[in-house]
Amino acid sequence: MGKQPAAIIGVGQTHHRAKREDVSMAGLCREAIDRALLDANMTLDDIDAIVVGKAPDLFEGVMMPELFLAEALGAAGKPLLRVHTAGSVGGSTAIVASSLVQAGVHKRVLTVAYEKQSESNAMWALSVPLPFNMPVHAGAGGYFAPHVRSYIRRSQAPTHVGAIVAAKDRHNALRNPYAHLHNEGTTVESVLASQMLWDPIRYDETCPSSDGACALVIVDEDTATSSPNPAWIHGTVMRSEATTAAERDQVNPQAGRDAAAALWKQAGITSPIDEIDAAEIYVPFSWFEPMWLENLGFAAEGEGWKLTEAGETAMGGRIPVNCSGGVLSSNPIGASGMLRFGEAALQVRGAAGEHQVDGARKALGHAYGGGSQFFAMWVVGADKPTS
Ligand SMILES: CC(=O)SCCNC(=O)CCNC(=O)[C@H](O)C(C)(C)COP(=O)(O)OP(=O)(O)OC[C@H]1O[C@@H](n2cnc3c(N)ncnc32)[C@H](O)[C@@H]1OP(=O)(O)O
Repeated sequence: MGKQPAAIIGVGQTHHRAKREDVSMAGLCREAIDRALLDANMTLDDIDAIVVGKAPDLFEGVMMPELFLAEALGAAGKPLLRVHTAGSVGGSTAIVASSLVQAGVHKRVLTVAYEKQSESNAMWALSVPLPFNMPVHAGAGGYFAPHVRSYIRRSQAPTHVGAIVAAKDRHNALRNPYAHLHNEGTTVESVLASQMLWDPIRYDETCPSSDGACALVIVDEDTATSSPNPAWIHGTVMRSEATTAAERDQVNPQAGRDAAAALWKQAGITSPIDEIDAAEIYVPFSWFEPMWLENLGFAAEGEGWKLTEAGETAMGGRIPVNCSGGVLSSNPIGASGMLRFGEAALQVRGAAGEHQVDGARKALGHAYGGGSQFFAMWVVGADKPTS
């Protein structure tokens, strides 16, 4: 038996900030959950199961937080499942939740992902000393900077392309009331003038460290059909690869390419750039936009930066990317993948507010994590898939 149809009928997120000192971890999750349930016109009593995700426990120093969070998540008396795939976890958590509906196990699943990074220091938590390596990298920026340098060398991209992405995403975030950064007047010039952190990644080309959460209500066909504007799931894919294998291409990882090819096939898409109306792609450092455009097949290898430079990834372009402001404007790591998935759902439901792409019918949500070793992605659509 194939997968049963499933759809997202509720999307909720918190206001993201550097420090959400006004709420506990449980309160942060409930803020997102309550908004998602309100959107779905449901209460916790209507929910059959809860799937929670967050990035590594060492980010907050709370081991197995699902134990103490169970009651606040509304899971008492219900199945509760935790997912972990590093930074991609928000995406894979949503996919596990949707799988429970598509497999016919549950009809109404609530999924939530969060990170309260202010409770610890994620940058140093990510500065993991590796055996037989010089201890030269600080944080994810230090880890990914050599991959960005490699991309620039391989693609011959002009060095201002990263600044174009940053200025665009910070501009988009001004239209998203939930975004962490609302920096007026960010321009390509101001980004290029900002401090170099991890060469070639500048301060303004870096995501912030955020507190935040996202929640989705995913339901079966009957429940979705009686909802006013469901976002139907057209395809879901996860792929992994080894972290440190010598043959890895970390600029254009095989797992990401394989996942994208499988996703487009599942969703019946033959030309992603022509058929996807809005893309929410996990871009924590600006150069990952052109890198992932290639990895996902929106552009040929070495050509992704040309789409960015030509303005095709801006609102109104051929493939608007991160109209919400993206990870560059809010990065509660564990929640960031689910935010991408949820924002894609909002676009096809016509519910993205001021950052809505006019007439969006199909959208991509994408997440990656670990050392670019975990990928999770989905395509959602305004119409129920035909097969
Ligand atoms: C798969 C992945 O997700 S990989 C990415 C993982 N995440 C990261 O690596 C996080 C990268 N970012 C950082 O490490 C930090 O935000 C830094 C180094 C850029 C800045 O550090 P700090 O200045 O100590 O930031 P801190 O969190 O204390 O925030 C201080 C202020 O700067 C702002 N801020 C933080 N980062 C940025 C940024 N990149 N651009 C603009 N403003 C920023 C905050 O909003 C805060 O403003 P507020 O006081 O008005 O609330």
